[in-house]
Amino acid sequence: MPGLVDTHIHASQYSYAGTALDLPLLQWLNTYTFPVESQFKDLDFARKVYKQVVKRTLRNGTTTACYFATIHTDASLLLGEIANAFGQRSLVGKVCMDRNNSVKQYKETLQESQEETSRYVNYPLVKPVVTPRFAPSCTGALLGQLGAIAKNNNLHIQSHISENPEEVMLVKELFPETESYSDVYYKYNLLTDKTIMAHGCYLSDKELTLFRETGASLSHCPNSNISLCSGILNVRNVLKHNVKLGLGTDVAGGYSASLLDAMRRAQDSSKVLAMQDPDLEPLTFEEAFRLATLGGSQALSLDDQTGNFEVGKDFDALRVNLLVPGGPIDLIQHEKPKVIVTEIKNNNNNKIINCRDDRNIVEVFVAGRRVVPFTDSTPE
Ligand SMILES: Nc1nc2[nH]cnc2c(=O)[nH]1
Ligand SMILES: [Zn+2]
Repeated sequence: MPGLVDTHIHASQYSYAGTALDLPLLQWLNTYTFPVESQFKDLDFARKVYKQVVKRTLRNGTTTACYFATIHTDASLLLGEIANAFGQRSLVGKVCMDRNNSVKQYKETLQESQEETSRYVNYPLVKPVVTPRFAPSCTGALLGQLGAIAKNNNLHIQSHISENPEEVMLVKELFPETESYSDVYYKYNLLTDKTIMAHGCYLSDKELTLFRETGASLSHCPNSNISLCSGILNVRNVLKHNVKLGLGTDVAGGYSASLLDAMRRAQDSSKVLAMQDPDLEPLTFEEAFRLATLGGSQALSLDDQTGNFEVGKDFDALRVNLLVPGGPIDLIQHEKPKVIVTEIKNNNNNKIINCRDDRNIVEVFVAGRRVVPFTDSTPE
């Protein structure tokens, strides 16, 4: 089957994934996230965590990952180097933030943020992404400069938007002259056809229309949205507005680094909304599968290279063995399946989403190179 695309993951938060989910977003950032991220000044610590997250996501079939690092440029460059060495297709973002009232040492000046963002490297599979953390962490001046850097260098852009009600209110207070949260990013040239924004749970129809018109996309991160009690994205409405959409794990707001988990949570979340509104059609497993593959590649504007097995694209693929010895699946009264799954079409294939885990992913290929299982030539 095609490789999986994680459109939103914080590599720097991997060390505490699975813990610290007892506070809502803004308090969670101040209490857990900023203190941990500030430790990435230490390159030895950064190397340890970044190697682990690249290996763990690859083993889970993530052939493309769109990463947030931290404000530290050297550590962010190291993440790019590690992803490149392990052969994972990725976008790597040095986080930019010149506002932080709670953990005062974890921020930059406007000038530092601008200069450091220009220190990026391009590998064939690893690209830079301009990364304002989110509007509350950035002054308007910084957002404007980052919009200009992205425009002048034709770079990808990533950030967060409308994840939690308190955050939306804070943005209104901080940017009173703007019409909406989306309008803040739009005004600073940060909504482009190479932009991906995480969450968007509280976007209005008008804002979704702005996304469609600018070509900006959304990353749906259902595990995080539930774990931090942020909200539930109405995926059906996003699709109805023809906004490009992918799935994200949003580690460590989301506790799982697996896109299989994201597919399941996307369906669960959609079913919860459908229970409350009988007119709403829940997401099918075919749709969840598509969001985790082709949808993600479109959302990252990488669908000319990856996302499915169309002729001309790179070979990003997983070899899945449903019956791997010691694995999690029992197939009863079925022939041993031997298929190339380009899209999910029948209920037997749905076991691939609902019952599988990384034990079933026996080989992973990125751009034709086998990257899992790890070999002697894989970096330590
Ligand atoms: N989930 C999540 N939302 C954010 N909004 C701003 N920063 C973050 C972050 O690190 N995680
Ligand atoms: Zn995030």
